[in-house]
Amino acid sequence: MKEFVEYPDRDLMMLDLADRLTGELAAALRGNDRATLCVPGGTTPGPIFDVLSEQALDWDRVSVVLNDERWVDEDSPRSNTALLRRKLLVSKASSATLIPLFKAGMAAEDAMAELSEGLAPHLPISVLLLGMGADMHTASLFPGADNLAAALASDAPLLMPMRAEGAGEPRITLTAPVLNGAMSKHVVITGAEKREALERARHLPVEQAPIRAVLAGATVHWTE
Ligand SMILES: O=C1O[C@H](COP(=O)(O)O)[C@@H](O)[C@H](O)[C@H]1O
Repeated sequence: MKEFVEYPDRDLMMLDLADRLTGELAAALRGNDRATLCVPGGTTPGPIFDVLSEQALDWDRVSVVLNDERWVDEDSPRSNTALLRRKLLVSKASSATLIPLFKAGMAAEDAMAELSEGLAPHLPISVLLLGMGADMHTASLFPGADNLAAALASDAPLLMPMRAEGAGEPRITLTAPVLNGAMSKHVVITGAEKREALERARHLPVEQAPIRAVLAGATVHWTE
C-alpha cells in the first residue's frame, strides 16, 4: 500500500476523496483527449458520487466504468449501474460516457465478448476508486469465487464472469491486471470491521483475501 489516510469523519473523507479524484481526472485530461474513471458500487461510494457529480470538469471527455456489476436488471436495488445513473451521472457529470458492464436478457458468460469490446478503447484506467467488503473482496474478486484464479492471473482477459457463495447473484468484474493498470489507485473503506479485515488481509494469501491483489501502490482512505 502507498499510503493509509485516516479521516475524523465520513463527511470529511467523502469531500477530500472527491476532491482528489477530481484533481487527478483534471490532470489526466490535461495530457490526453479523454480520461477513464473506474468506480465501485455497493453502499459506500454514494456520498462521494454526490460530491463528484457537482465538480467542474470536462465531463464530456470522461468515460465512467464500474469496477464490477451484479448481474441484475437496472430496476433492481442491487444494480450498481442504477446507482451510477442516480448518483454520479447527474448534474455536471451527466455528460460523462457510461461504459456498460451489463446486457439485459443475456447470461453474463455470453455477454463477455461484447462488453470487453466496449471497454477496451477506454483503457487504461486513469483514476481508480475501489471499495472492499468485510470478507476482503474488492470489485467482484471474491474469496472462493469460481473464476478467481483466472481473474488474478497476469494474462487475464479484461473482464471475467464470477460466481461466489458470498456474492448473492452472478457477477462480472474487471480483472486484476486491468485494475492494476490504473494510473492512480484508491481504496475507500469505512468502519472498524473493514479496517481489521484489511489488516488481516495483509497476512493472508490472495486467494483468501483478494483485496491484496490491488493494494500495491494504492492509497487507502478510512474513517469510522
Ligand atoms: O458487492 C460489492 O461490494 C463491494 C463493497 O461494497 P460495500 O457495500 O461494502 O461498500 C463494492 O466495492 C463492489 O463494487 C460491489 O459490487
